[in-house]
Amino acid sequence: MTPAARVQTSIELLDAIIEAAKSKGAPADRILADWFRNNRFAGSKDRRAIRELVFSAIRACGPIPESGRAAMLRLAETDDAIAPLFDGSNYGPAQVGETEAVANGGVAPQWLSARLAKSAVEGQEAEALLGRAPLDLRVNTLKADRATLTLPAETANTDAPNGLRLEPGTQVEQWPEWREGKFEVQDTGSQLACLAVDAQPGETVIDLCAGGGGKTLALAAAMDNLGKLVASDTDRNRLSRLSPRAERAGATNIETRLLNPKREFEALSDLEGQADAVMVDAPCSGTGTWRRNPEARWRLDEGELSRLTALQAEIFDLAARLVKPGGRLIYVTCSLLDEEGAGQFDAFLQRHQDFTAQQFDLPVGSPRGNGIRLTPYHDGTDGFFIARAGRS
Ligand SMILES: C[S@@+](CC[C@H](N)C(=O)[O-])C[C@H]1O[C@@H](n2cnc3c(N)ncnc32)[C@H](O)[C@@H]1O
Repeated sequence: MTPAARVQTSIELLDAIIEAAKSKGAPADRILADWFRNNRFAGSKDRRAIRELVFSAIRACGPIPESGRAAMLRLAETDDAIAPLFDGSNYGPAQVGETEAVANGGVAPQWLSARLAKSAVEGQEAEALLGRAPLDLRVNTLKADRATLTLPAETANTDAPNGLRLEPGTQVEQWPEWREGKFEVQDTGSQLACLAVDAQPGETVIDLCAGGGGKTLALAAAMDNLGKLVASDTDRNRLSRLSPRAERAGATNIETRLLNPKREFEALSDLEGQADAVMVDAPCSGTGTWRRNPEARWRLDEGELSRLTALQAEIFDLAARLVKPGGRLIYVTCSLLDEEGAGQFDAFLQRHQDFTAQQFDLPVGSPRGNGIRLTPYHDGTDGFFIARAGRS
């Protein structure tokens, strides 16, 4: 493909991504993967270039752009190589008209930037939300040891005790060490959230919103496969990904439980007041993960944010019922909005006088309310709020 044809293709893909964001359709990654599958003439260099153009254009536009072309023109304002490619050539984009719309820049839609600023995420902190995420691994201590594991590429230790960092884009899933379960791909922030659980061998631990089990596997390793680890979620698809992952990782103490939305407690009632630790890795707006998922900021609106904060409070209250006296509840969210983090945790403490905030140490992060906040700018991790409460 010519460079101009790559730009035109990226514009058309951006149109599809914008439409999908408006209608809550397929995510950008899936739209790209489908296009690549159906257009085999695009070679690996074309695919890489198109992906780079599309995601750079998404990052360049704060609010949802009016069109893919307007988004690309926005990117052209910061990348001098792009404007000359609007040359009207075969398969390339038409020349730029004098009054053509250029999409707005910024970090996020105005209402969302204002909410972030109220949560002290502005300036460089806000811009870093749209940086490039590194590729972090967690060495699986059930099968390997960070000090002795050798991998096919150069790695650096991260702040997490079992963490390694690699060049983004490294195809680690093709390595034999991945197939043997010696490591998992996991952001340092997620690894540190699991550290806050302080799961011990022999304990009863519940990962209430386990999803595909990224954090469950870290908890199983911390427990050395000893004790009871229950992984639950309302999403059957996500939860079903856990078993093969657990098998590869050699995690043998995990029990999965599928929950019915609004009737979550039914599947967990035998665990009422039984758990040493319950982790709530809450469904959230994901403002801390825009480095990986920049178009998420086009999908969020105030109604969705209210729905999420209400759901977080409900899940929090469910989790409280499962913690035994003397046990602990760990609240984690990959959002940097206080209404989903420090504010949500304070409201929980208000509702549940038998819980009090507990201090815990992490190698990085800054205090936020009664918890700890990790940010891409300050800590080089995805954005997280992590808090812990003990039950009397
Ligand atoms: C942030 S994700 C969890 C990610 C996962 N812990 C990991 O490390 O890969 C939040 C999860 O909460 C789940 N969820 C949503 N509503 C829920 C509910 N009412 N009860 C339990 N889980 C719920 C979602 O399906 C989603 O998998």
